[in-house]
Amino acid sequence: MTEPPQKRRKTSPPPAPAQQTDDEEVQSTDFKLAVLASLHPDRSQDVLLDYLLAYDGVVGDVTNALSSTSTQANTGQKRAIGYQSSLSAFAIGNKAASDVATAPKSLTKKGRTLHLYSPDDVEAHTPCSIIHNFLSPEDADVLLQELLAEAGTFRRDEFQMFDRTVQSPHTSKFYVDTWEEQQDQKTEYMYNGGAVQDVGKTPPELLRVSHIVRKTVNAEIQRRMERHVDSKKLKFQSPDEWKPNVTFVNCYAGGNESVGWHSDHLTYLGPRAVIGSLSLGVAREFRVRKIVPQVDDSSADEQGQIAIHLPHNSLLVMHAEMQEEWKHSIAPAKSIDPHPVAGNRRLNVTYRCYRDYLHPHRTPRCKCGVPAVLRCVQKRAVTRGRYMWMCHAGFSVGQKSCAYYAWADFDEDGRPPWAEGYKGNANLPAVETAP
Ligand SMILES: O=C(O)CCC(=O)C(=O)O
Ligand SMILES: [Fe+2]
Repeated sequence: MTEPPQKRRKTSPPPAPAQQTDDEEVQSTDFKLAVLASLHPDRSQDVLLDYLLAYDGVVGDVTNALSSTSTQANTGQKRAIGYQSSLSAFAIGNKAASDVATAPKSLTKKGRTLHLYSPDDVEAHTPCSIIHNFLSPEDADVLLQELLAEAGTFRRDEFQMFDRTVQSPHTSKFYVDTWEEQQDQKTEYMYNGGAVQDVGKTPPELLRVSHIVRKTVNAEIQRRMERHVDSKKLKFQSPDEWKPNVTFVNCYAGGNESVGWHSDHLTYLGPRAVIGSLSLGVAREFRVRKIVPQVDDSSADEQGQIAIHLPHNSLLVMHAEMQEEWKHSIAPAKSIDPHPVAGNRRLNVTYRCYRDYLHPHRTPRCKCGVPAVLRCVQKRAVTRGRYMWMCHAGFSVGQKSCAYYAWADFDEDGRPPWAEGYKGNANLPAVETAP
């Protein structure tokens, strides 16, 4: 890591009192989710939860709304096996791929996977950028060796899917840079409702490389911003320098290991987060798909999948557009090319920047007394893009949710009211109702 996170201000005011739901909801969110899951087995838990919040917890209204939209198309589950194609196959008529790149919206197709290999195509068609041959070959090998030695101790995460406890289909480990941060992670920070006990101290190469990643990611953020209207950052995106201070390392041992569709948790990263993701060892496909609020015939193609090829020693930057509006996954691979050093394994390092003002001592707590999780409404058109704090327990093993939620207040730079320099709420309600 480049430098320790800033010291937390102990004098900051507590978070504003949060809106709470009534007891009826407290007792029954899990039950309602289970009912909805049985009525709409093709919908993911995230989607059901978004809808449940949007319709004030009224199961009947949710099920009517879900039944009136097409089903399988917007779930990401039970997808038809993707028709595989290269970028040029998406060109219309005799047009070359380079002509089509000026109209990226028309490129994805429902039920197909668009495969991207070149940095220019990734830049044009996804919220990511990629740098091939990021480290020198020697440095990449040294880091790979270091991580392979660590990977033997990696564990599978456990999470709750309704009434089942599911193990993640790959192993991982979490690293911070100092002993103090290790203690803090073990006692204060919550992931899926519990503290992580297996927190490592960042090993030397991983730390050294984070300095290089920091420089590159900041340059990429600036470059990417030039694509925006008036070359401005996004609303809620932090204007501060991106300083990686925590690292998640994933190991995929063989083509069967994967990670399912998800957006990364924003609780400690804040809105419009940027993540640097380094790939080492076996090349795999990183899939992304846009979250389309209401899927109808005219918008169905927008949510087609895109596969970004991630070779050994490539740095993928997930930009500020990514987590709120797209989902990503590592799909199982039918076959892989073994890597001379890693064999059948792919190591992935995500460098992330935790914000001191989102330390769990400072964020709202739910009625269970546990730091709330930060979520962004992704599906419901009328409140899409709005942030809320909610009870962690809906995402945790064997825990009952208290159904707490409160709209999150952030200024235009993504700072909450208790952060230094807060400029006033820019996350204003679109409607005066529940999410
Ligand atoms: O392995 C990868 O490239 C992605 C990992 C990922 O999405 C995550 O750790 O959140
Ligand atoms: Fe992720």
